[in-house]
Amino acid sequence: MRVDPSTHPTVGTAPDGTVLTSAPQDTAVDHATAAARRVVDALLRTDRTNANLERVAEELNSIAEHLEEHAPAVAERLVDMWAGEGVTRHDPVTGPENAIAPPLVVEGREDGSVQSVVTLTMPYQGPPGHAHGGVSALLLDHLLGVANAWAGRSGATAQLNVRYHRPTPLFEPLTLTGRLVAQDGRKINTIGDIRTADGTVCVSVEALFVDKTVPRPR
Ligand SMILES: CCCCC/C=C\C/C=C\C/C=C\C/C=C\CCCC(=O)SCCNC(=O)CCNC(=O)[C@H](O)C(C)(C)COP(=O)(O)OP(=O)(O)OC[C@H]1O[C@@H](n2cnc3c(N)ncnc32)[C@H](O)[C@@H]1OP(=O)(O)O
Repeated sequence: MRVDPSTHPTVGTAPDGTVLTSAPQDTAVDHATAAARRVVDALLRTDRTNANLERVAEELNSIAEHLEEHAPAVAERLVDMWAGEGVTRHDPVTGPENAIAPPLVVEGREDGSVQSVVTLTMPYQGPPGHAHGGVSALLLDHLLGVANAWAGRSGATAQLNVRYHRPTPLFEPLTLTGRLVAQDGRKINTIGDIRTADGTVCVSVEALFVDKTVPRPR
């Protein structure tokens, strides 16, 4: 599928540095989600014995009950989520409305690549002080999807080959880069990596995407 340049910015039609993801906005839902993200991080950092966690559990459950009371049926919510221009606000990588997302903000570059700088913290930990390998794969899989869109294509991941070169540190800025490198009919090859600030490659990926339209819920 060709991405429609009138609804999705693509290289050559949009300027260098175009933000391709839904950047966090000054809205109640983005504020609430950022607070939830902060809670997840703080729960991992807080003193296990002195933080009055029974009371914390009660308060958090009361918030969850309030949100559930106001939740429409799943089918209805899915239609709502997928309405509009289609750049997702709810995905687990870039979604400002998803507390699981770091969230990544991805920019398109005029050389055809996309880039995002992120600092990962405790919730994404695998080996001590370092990112979980599955998290790195998740972030790159999604970033490559955005790279395809910037290059004017879209597809589902058919293969994701991940090479872990060295542990990926938490608590310091990481640069994620992706680019579409080849196309053959419906098959799209896209590569990417995660580097530390000094340019050291921690993780690199090569992926095959296959152009296939998944219908939006309606
Ligand atoms: C997802 C896009 C959303 C819409 C985008 C619109 C705008 C974009 C704007 C912003 C977007 C931002 C981000 C997008 C974000 C991220 C991307 C998320 C990616 C995912 O999170 S996505 C979920 C995980 N992903 C799946 O859930 C796939 C499950 N799977 C299938 O749905 C099928 O399996 C499929 C479709 C892969 C293929 O099925 P199919 O029937 O359509 O195609 P078919 O089998 O005919 O293959 C055709 C040719 O590809 C070769 N081929 C196929 N599969 C291969 C493989 N694995 N290895 C090697 N070669 C393979 C064949 O060998 C043949 O090659 P040849 O033509 O040369 O013979």
